[in-house]
Amino acid sequence: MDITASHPLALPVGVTLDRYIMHRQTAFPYATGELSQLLRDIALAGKIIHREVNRAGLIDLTGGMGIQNVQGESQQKLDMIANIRFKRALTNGGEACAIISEEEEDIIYTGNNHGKYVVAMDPLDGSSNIDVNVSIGTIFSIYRRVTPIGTEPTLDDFLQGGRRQVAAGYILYGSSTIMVYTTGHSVNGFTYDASLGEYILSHPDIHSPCTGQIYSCNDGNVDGYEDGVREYLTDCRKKQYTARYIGSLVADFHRNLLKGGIYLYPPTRKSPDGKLRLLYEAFPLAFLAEKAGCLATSGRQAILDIKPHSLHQRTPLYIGAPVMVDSLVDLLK
Ligand SMILES: O=P(O)(O)OC[C@H]1O[C@](O)(COP(=O)(O)O)[C@@H](O)[C@@H]1O
Ligand SMILES: [Mg+2]
Ligand SMILES: [Mg+2]
Repeated sequence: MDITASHPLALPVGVTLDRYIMHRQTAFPYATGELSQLLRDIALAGKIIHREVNRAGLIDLTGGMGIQNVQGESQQKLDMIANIRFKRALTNGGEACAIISEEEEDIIYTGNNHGKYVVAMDPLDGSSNIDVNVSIGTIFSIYRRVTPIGTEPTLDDFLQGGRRQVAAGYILYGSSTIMVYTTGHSVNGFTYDASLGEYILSHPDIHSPCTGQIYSCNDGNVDGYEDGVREYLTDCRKKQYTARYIGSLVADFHRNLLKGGIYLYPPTRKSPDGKLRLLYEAFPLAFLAEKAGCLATSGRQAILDIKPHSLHQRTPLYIGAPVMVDSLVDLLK
């Protein structure tokens, strides 16, 4: 049952996330509260990261760890802190039986084998922007496990495919901190009020414009893009669209979601399969995007139709306003 803003069960702007989650649960008579609790655990970890991000410069949390993560990228201190905080919140919460993270090669077992859910996460997205005070985020994706409850979770629990997500979203640590998520119905945004310690419903039932005038890509890679992409970008310039690229996927996605636009991370010479990770960047944002009326594609197929084969596989990503994504896909054909 979809509770859009006009639905009699809809809640007004200003309610807290906790109240909203409880209320939504009543719409599902068979709901037992575990997913609600898991969403609260993620929101809690988000509050802690909000605090760490805000004072990173004061407590020596900027800079690298001098080590590389499984992606071969230098791990930032805040990447590691965020990873630890989310693992701890999900383990203590008890609802997640296993986690995968951008920062760790293998499945993280929480020890809660009675947990019904698994979580895929990018603890801190936009790592290159951490030290320069530019918006960064957290991305999460939740599946109901397919392995029997009580047993040790396996790879199968994570490789179910994007359309099997039961919830997905992100937390954006920007000029304000906002949590945007969906449980497969409407998409809602909750702004964090640190003075109350509460997330407050500020963006109910987000529907993205069907087209826009903003395009987001790393122009420095253009020479390595395939013809169709370069043709599309030339077209955007001819139409005098606005180029906006923060370099944090969550932040670029959030802006385009609200204003209408397209984010492109095509295959490049450096990353022939694209840079972004399917399970904890592309799948969750594609799930959320489709619920808000957007499209997400690899250029060859809808992101949510990609059959995953490994935890950290990458994919090209074109995501945003349907009219803009469709015209790009036409050029890639
Ligand atoms: O510097 P590039 O190549 O443009 O890549 C930027 C992209 O890479 C990312 O930083 C990858 O995510 P992480 O920071 O989580 O590794 C995206 O947030 C961003 O859109
Ligand atoms: Mg990322
Ligand atoms: Mg990251």
